[in-house]
Amino acid sequence: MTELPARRLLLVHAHPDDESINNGATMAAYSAQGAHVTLVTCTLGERGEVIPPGLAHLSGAALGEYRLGELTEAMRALGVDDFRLLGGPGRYCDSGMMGLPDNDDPHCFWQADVDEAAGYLLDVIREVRPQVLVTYDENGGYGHPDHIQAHRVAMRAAELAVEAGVPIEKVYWNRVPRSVGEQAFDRLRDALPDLPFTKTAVLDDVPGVVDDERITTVVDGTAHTAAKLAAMAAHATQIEVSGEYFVLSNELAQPVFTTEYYELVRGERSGTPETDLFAGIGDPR
Ligand SMILES: CC(=O)N[C@H]1[C@@H](O[C@@H]2[C@H](O)[C@H](O)[C@@H](O)[C@H](O)[C@H]2O)O[C@H](CO)[C@@H](O)[C@@H]1O
Ligand SMILES: [Zn+2]
Repeated sequence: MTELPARRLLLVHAHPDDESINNGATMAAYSAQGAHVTLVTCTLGERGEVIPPGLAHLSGAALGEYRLGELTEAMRALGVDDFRLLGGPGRYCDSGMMGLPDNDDPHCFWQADVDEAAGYLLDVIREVRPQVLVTYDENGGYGHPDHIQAHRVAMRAAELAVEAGVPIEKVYWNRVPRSVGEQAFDRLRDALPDLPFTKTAVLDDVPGVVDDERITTVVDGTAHTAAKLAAMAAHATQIEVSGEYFVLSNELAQPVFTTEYYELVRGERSGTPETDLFAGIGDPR
């Protein structure tokens, strides 16, 4: 087996598109620096809405298959070649938005046994031995069942990794500092007349918004803006991009963040703020 690069980052996401929205610039930056970036996606988003009218016929497994193709294209844009589905293709399906009958589908991720799903993730951790793990907060960023479950599975796998002797040194949650979000939405409202969008979301629609004090780490990915925008645009069933703004199928415009923010929740902080997810990690072998 070829030896992996010294620095190894693992990201756990719920659906194809979350990785590009939350961490596209970070993933592109670390890939470009020669770190090994591994993405684990927990479902194929089979219950998503579809934006382009020409693709509106896609649903269920066919939509899932199509979104896997979008994910592949997005990873090409970010320079990431290690991306996997938790438990293998089709193991868990999209659970739908919170409160829908879809949540009761026995095959959906929301119904997964957390320890079993964490075991699948531990298999990846044993193989890759990441020093850094990125996932969502306990609310999944915005309360979607698959996002909440991705958090639970990732955090459980991090616990199991300690017991298995392959501990992950640093665990981060995706965040957006409130002041940065407010300024970005001010710019969006000024730009809206020149965009193909008519309405904006509100800041609290953005996953992971917290008071600035909770931000521990700031990754400046602005050099990778084009890659992040291309990756988001690759998820065309879910995202429409215009300039540095985007809408999901709800047609509510949001800003694209190319400086990406994190809260360190496990491990030693090394800097105020840290500017590198691997800050303070010794010889990474
Ligand atoms: C970004 C994200 O997590 N998207 C999920 C989400 O999709 C949203 C959902 O369809 C909602 O009803 C729309 O208003 C919103 O615009 C969508 O982004 O939930 C989907 C179903 O679980 C999921 O497939 C999609 O990836
Ligand atoms: Zn999602």
